Amino acid sequence: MRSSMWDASSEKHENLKEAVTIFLIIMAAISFWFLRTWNKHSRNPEQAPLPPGPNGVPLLGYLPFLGTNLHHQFTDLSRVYGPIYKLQLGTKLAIVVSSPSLVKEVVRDQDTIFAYRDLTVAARILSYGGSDIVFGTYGPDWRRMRKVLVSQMLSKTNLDGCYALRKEEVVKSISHIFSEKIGTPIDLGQCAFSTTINTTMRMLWGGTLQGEKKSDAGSEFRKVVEEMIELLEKPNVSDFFPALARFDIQGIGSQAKKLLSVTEKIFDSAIEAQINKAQNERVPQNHEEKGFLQFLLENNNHQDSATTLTIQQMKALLMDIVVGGTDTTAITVEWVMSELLQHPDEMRKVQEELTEIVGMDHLVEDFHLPKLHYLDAVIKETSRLHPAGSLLPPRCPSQSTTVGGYHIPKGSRVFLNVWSIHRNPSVWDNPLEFRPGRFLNTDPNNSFDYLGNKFQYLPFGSGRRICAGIPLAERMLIYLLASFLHSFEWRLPEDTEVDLSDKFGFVTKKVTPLIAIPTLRLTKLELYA
Ligand code: HEM
Repeated sequence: MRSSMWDASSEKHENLKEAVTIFLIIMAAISFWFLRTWNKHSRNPEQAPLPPGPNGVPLLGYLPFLGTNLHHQFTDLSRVYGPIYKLQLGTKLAIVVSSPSLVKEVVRDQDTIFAYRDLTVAARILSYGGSDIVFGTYGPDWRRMRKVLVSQMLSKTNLDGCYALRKEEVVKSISHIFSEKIGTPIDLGQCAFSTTINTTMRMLWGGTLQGEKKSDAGSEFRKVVEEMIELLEKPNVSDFFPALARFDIQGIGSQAKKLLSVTEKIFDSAIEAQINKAQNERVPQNHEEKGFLQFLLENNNHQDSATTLTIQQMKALLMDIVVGGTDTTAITVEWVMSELLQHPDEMRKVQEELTEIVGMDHLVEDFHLPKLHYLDAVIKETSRLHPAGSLLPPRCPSQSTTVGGYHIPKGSRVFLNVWSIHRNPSVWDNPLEFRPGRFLNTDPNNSFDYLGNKFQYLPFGSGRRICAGIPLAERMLIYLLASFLHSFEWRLPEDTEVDLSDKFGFVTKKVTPLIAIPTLRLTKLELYA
């Protein structure tokens, strides 16, 4: 009885909450509509027109028509409205750009204006209020953090130095597959993700976190990272109607805070452990044992204001490396393996190259990697067809400007549709075919790299906000793939096919996880132990 009364009153409470929410959305939308109409009338007649775009419904704009696979839908819309168009999404004006020449206008010609991000509620919380690199405001703090990451932590010397840590984790994964998974179907994306996150954790904490503590942190982090990425992908009413953000209608803000508190504990205990270690024991001076965190803490002791970070900034930076670097790498590995299983001839060519360069009685080592040209071309071709960031994290102009002759208002959310450019037949020959040969470097002056200088190929973005982790991502991708492909033969389970369909998200994933069966490839069994 008590319970049914409680249920009834809780139901009424829910109904009331829903009614208030709808009322608030309508009020916010009416105010916005009013302001927009007023703005339209007061616009300078000499100002360039806004880009074309589909009509939406009053108040909500195009929101009710948005599907889940935004990169596909945005590509279809560009066939109707052209390479730059607008969409009204609640109170937000979105601009979608999908041609190399217009992308160049954004990320090269007007790079400073577009060097800002448009933060969602979840992103703001998970980035410590935008104190990181990915979501941080373009300015001195962002510049200092990028400098520490790019030119110091990810310098060639540092990356060469911590190769031993990467190797230990990759060899551990190979041994694990050898001892437990031979001949059985495994989820290759999960396998790539575990190896990537364990390797990343190892590089962050160095050789100092041992035994149980280390593996606990790894698996705890894996769960949290997955949940964080899911949250960053969820459409949130508060982002389309910022006036409603304080009500946190879908609870996304509070979930983000909960997840942040879990990572806080992990970071705090790792920082404490490093500081204690530095006080009580010999601190490793060689790169092989030294993790990025120790590097950051030591860096701060040098009192060089050009590279000193606050503890909050350090945590935000660690978060960027864990969240921005692991899923992207693991998913790219999964896509490459999917394409190779779909194209056995290409798989054969990659494995022949591995046999020639590495040989059958060694495991892959760092020094082999620059010689694996065919595998490099396969990774590049896969990143063309399946870029991890299909629309890139949206940019946000700091002032009103003009792109392609159209007015782009300050504060709009600008999507660069890399997925569509990478598949455009007027840009690429037979773009839907998987042809790694197009990336084989025959003319060194005209080859493709990841640096975003050719605007038809942008898997790591371009301009000031280009991926800051490219040196590590490049090494991890080729090392993981070369190791998996050199140590094992891979086949699909009976009566299954590779599904290459994708779904939009913070990172563009496969709809169906890749399941494959490994068998031994090397005859010297001691190599797997
Ligand atoms: C295959 C792996 C990776 C892919 C495909 C990838 C892709 C991207 C893309 C597309 C962007 C947005 C660029 C833009 O807006 O123009 C980005 C940004 C970023 N990535 Fe990566 N990334 C990868 C690995 C990593 C790793 C390993 C790290 C860290 C060690 C990292 C750190 C970052 C950071 C900090 C940013 C923000 C840059 C800024 O806004 O200034 N990424 N990444």
